[in-house]
Amino acid sequence: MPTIPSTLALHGTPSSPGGRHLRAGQSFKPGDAIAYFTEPCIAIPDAPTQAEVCNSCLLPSSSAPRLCTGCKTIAYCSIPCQKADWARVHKEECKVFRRVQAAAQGQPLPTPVRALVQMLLLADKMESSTGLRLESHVEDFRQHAAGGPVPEERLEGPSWRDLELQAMGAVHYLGREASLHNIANALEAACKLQVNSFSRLDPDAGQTGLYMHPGLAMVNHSCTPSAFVQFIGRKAVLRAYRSMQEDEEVTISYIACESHRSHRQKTLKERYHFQCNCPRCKDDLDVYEVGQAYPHLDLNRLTLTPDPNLYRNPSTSGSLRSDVALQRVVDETFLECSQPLTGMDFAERAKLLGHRWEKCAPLRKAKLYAIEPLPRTLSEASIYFTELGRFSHSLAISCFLALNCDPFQYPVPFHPFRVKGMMAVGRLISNTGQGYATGTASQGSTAGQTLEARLKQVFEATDSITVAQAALMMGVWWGPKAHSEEWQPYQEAIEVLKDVETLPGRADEKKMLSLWSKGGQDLEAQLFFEHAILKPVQELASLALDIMDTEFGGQQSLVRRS
Ligand SMILES: C[S@@+](CC[C@H](N)C(=O)[O-])C[C@H]1O[C@@H](n2cnc3c(N)ncnc32)[C@H](O)[C@@H]1O
Repeated sequence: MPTIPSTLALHGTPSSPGGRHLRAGQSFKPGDAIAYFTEPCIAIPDAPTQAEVCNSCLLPSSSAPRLCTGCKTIAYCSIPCQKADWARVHKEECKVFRRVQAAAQGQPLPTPVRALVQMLLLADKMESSTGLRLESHVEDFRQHAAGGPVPEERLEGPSWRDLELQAMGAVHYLGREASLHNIANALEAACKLQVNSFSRLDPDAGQTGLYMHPGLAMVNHSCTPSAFVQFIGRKAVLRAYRSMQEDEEVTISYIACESHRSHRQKTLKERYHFQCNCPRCKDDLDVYEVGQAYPHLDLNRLTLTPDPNLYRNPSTSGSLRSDVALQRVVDETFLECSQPLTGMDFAERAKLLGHRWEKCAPLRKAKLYAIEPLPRTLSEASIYFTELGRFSHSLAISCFLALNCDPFQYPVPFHPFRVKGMMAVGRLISNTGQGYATGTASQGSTAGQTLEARLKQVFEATDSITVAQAALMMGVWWGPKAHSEEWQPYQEAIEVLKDVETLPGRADEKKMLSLWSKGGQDLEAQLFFEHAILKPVQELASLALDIMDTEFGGQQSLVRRS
């Protein structure tokens, strides 16, 4: 398998501005797989899961994992996987793990150090066989540290001191002499990893490990990228966000695109050592402005937001770019609100959600619902309610996110987070709808009771099976492009849809859904979509902000006191 797939072409040299980059070797349509990268130099799970996940194929396995009998530290799903990894790297790595065990009392090697060990074992071979010498920016990393002082907690990524410790650890565990030459070599490899590796981001599990492929590492960055990367087992898929002509540069985003310019630029400077001059950075465009200019808005036909005018004229009542005070608030609160709340107890989460919700007040007032940290705060609240078993609250917030946040943050309907959001609406309404409509409103504060009564009213007027079916159909339609046909939520949605198909007395709904899903101009099908699907989702979404106020509105004073 060549390092650069034949559908791509390598251009530039390490010394040209921006270094080397990849261009499309042919034209692509939005959602097309541009290239598959199947033989990474490094693909490892995160240290805490290395004894549970297969360290070779990295796929979830139904059978019990088998530990390597040598180091007893890492797991495989099968003998072929174990043999493949042994030949690739584990024969040497196993010795390292045994040394670690002797020294670290069963603690696994941290993921970056394990990656560095593999890099030192494989990098020379990899660079000579591919002819691609990876960019390290080692002098930039060193100078950045010397030019400090940047307090470590304000750095995006590891400090120079962290990199030195990783390098010394790797040299030690490899059993190599701690000479200046060996440490410098390891430091350079650690920097190469910083610049060229990816977090294996999974739409369901979040960050699940580290991935480095020398060919994929040749793709440059843009904050309005033309493509994105999906990780499926050991494979990385480079997929087109938009149409591309032959010879057009392919770009991806190295960082979370939804963050603000100051944060994006800081991360790109500190980890990748360049100043981003993409159109979004140059004009400081917010997500709404990026969405307005998006070339394929009509792709949204089969989504909960099918009207391209919604994107072109979003119903915000303010603009981030023209409001310097608001920008400052957003910059200050972005990091403060970025910490996930899962794992904390419910009282603590409620307190922090109250604090974050208060911080989001100016965005809410300007109706800039898709600007972080507002969507993230709503997502955290939705998870909080799901875990508390309060599904109707979680559903209302998921509907709000699916209508007012996700489409603007991710204007392509096959973005994995967007598809996940649609599937969440389908799953939650199928769990909540019918039981709720027949149940009784619960107790609580007066505001809480009013909300419960309003929710009940919506559910009574809604055919929740039809809404669930439509949301899951949309998820299934976009699922393979968002991830793959093996994606678990996609497979689960197919199963639920099969069950729904067998429900009696739904011939009319089935006919209308089938007509609507074909996307033609059939007026009856359009009206059916608007009335039976969109209207209840909009009504549920309209309760989300009141739910947030009722549940978290008074919490900020508690945070200040504590
Ligand atoms: C993963 S590498 C990409 C390949 C790289 N151009 C090379 O020749 O090795 C990341 C590095 O590429 C450069 N780079 C990536 N995107 C860039 C951009 N938009 N503008 C300037 N430099 C960029 C930076 O030096 C960055 O650290």
